[in-house]
Amino acid sequence: MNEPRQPLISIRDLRMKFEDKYVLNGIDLEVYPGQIIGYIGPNGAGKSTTVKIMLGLVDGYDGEVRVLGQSPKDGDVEYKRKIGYVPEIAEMYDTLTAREYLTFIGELYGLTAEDAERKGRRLLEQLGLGHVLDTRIATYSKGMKQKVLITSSLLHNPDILFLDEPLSGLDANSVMVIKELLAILAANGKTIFYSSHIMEVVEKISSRIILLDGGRIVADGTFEELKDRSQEGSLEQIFNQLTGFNEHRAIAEQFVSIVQEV
Ligand SMILES: Nc1ncnc2c1ncn2[C@@H]1O[C@H](COP(=O)(O)OP(=O)(O)OP(=O)(O)O)[C@@H](O)[C@H]1O
Repeated sequence: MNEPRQPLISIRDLRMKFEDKYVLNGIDLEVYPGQIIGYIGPNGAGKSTTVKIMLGLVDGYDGEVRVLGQSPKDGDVEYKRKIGYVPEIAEMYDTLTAREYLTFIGELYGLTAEDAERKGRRLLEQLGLGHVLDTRIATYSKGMKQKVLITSSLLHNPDILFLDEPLSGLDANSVMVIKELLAILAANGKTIFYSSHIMEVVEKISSRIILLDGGRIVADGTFEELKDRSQEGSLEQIFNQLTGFNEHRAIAEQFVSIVQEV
């Protein structure tokens, strides 16, 4: 592949342990502008930990991490203004209305209140939420909250977008809009780091798929490359093969038989 020379994200021998147990066991990774990285792996593989380290939300790691040329260890770093983040479980200020919330988040990212309010309103109108701008977020459905979160992560036009299970709760039409907008953002040079368990979506949107297992990268390539290497047809099958999992039927049968014991 003809990559530009400067990676936006560069990780060397990243290790992280919690209570003497290594969760990340030597991650090496370079990410380039315009890539949509599908970051996948079994529960507990260390995906969120990697992302939180890059965002400067988790410290105490060994190895080198650089995002837009800066290290999260350097403290209050400029790169944080150039990244957006949609967390898997968000603490939203849901006593606020969407208009108030987006204005607040926009201001945190350095926009004026007027610009944040106007941009947030116009973006939410695009996602069909114009009629609930002044309703408290606490009353929103899960999908509506998710649209507000996605919008808030993009208000400041970030260069890198980190998304953790961003489509949860969204209806089929909204999923199509978000998938398209991620593709357009990437085509415009934005970099997207996308973590999800929905393999069909990861397979379709990612320009590069990284599979983490046991705190290590066990596969890294385009979907086509992973397919050729593993001789499997779908990303779900590749995932099962590379993580050595073929017991779904046995586990399901065992589970049901326990359920039916009474
Ligand atoms: N603050 C913490 N303290 C102790 N252990 C932690 C902490 N954060 C994460 N872990 C552990 O690190 C491991 C990796 O967690 P992480 O959340 O990164 O996994 P993940 O790949 O994102 O999983 P999932 O797919 O379930 O979201 C898990 O065993 C988790 O229990």
